[in-house]
Amino acid sequence: MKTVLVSAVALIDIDGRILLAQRPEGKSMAGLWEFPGGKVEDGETPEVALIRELQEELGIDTWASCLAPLTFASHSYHNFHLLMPLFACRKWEGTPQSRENQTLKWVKANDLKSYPMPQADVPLIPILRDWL
Ligand SMILES: Nc1nc2c([nH]c(=O)n2[C@@H]2O[C@H](COP(=O)(O)OP(=O)(O)OP(=O)(O)O)[C@@H](O)[C@H]2O)c(=O)[nH]1
Repeated sequence: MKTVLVSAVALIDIDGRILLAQRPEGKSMAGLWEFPGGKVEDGETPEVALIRELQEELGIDTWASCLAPLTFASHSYHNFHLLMPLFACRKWEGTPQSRENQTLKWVKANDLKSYPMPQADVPLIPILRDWL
């Protein structure tokens, strides 16, 4: 099975809330809430991929120095194995806006469990909650 490297981030605002993005209709896992990010392309580091995805998806700028490694997901879906580093980021420029048809929501750590997420993300929630 192919291992796919996806880079993701918990953007944390001044009130300690985390930004979730809802996958749009028509995509795999539609309706589920996920961390912003995406596939790491050839020649990219996870940090570079994330900085690019944040610009494309949300229109914000951040820097590798603002991305702190937090944890990772390693999960087998039926058609690929996902390896997903999760960074934490508290500093960026601009205001996140949905540019790719996703609904965005700032969620308190204790409320994360109310948002259905992809299977790979489920073990990350308590880690994030304990860390915040
Ligand atoms: N960005 C992100 N992707 C996640 C998370 N959890 C998780 O399983 N994924 C999976 O990782 C892959 C990320 O791919 P992507 O964002 O670059 O592209 P995509 O959704 O258009 O890809 P796809 O249509 O091939 O699934 C998807 O299969 C997505 O479902 C998450 O928290 N954030």
